[in-house]
Amino acid sequence: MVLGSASPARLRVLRAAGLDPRVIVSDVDEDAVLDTLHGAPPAEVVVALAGAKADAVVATILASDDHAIDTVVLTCDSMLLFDGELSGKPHTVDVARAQWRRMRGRSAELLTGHRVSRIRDSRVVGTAQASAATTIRFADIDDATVDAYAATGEPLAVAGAFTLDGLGGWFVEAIDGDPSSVIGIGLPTVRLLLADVGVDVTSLWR
Ligand SMILES: Nc1nc2c(ncn2[C@H]2C[C@H](O)[C@@H](COP(=O)(O)OP(=O)(O)OP(=O)(O)O)O2)c(=O)[nH]1
Repeated sequence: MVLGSASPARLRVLRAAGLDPRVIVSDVDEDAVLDTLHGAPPAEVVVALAGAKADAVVATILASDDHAIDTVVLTCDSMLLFDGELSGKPHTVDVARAQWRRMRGRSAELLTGHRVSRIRDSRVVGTAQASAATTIRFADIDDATVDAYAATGEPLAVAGAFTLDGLGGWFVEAIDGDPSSVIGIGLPTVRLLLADVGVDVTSLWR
C-alpha cells in the first residue's frame, strides 16, 4: 500500500492498525483546488482534495517504467466544519487562538475525505472515495489555557487547531463518530473503500 500523505499522524494510524505503507507525498496546491470548489458541500470539498492528492501520487507512481505495478494508494484530507465554515490548519498562533476562542464550549464536525486508488499492471483499475464526519465537543477553556495551548505550536499544524491524541486531548470532552478519522484516517471508512476496489484489509496486515 502507498500512503499519499506527509502526515505523521496518518502514518501512525495505519502502522498501529497493522499496515506498513510506503509514503509518497503529493505536491498538490490545496488552496488552488479549494478555489475551484466554492459553494461545494463540505463533504465534497474534502473528498475532492483527497482525490487531487490521489491524482498527483498515482501519476508519480505510473511515471516509473515498471509495467507490473500492483498497489493501492490511499489519500486523505481533513478539515473542520464549524458554524457552516470549513477550516484547515491555522498555521499561526493568532489564528489558532481566534479559532479556539470561537469554538470552546461548542461542537464542530471534523470531516475527513478519503480516496482509494487500485493500481494493477500499472493501470488504475478501480477507485473509491468517501468522507467521514465526527462531531467534536470542545471544553469551555479560559483565555490563559487557549494561549498556553496555542503557544505550544501543536494546534498550528493540524486541521481544526486541535488533536485528539496529543495536548488537544485535554480539551476534547466528547466525540460522536470514528476516532481514527479525527486523527486523519477513518479506518472503518477505508476498510469499506478497500473492499469496493476488491481488497480485503486483513490481506494488507503485516
Ligand atoms: N495527531 C493528530 N493529527 C491531527 C488531528 N486532527 C488533524 N490532524 C492532522 C492530520 C493531518 O496531518 C492534518 C490535516 O491536514 P491535511 O488533511 O491537509 O493533511 P496534511 O497537509 O497534514 O498532509 P497531506 O495533505 O495528507 O500530505 O491535521 C488529531 O486529532 N491528531
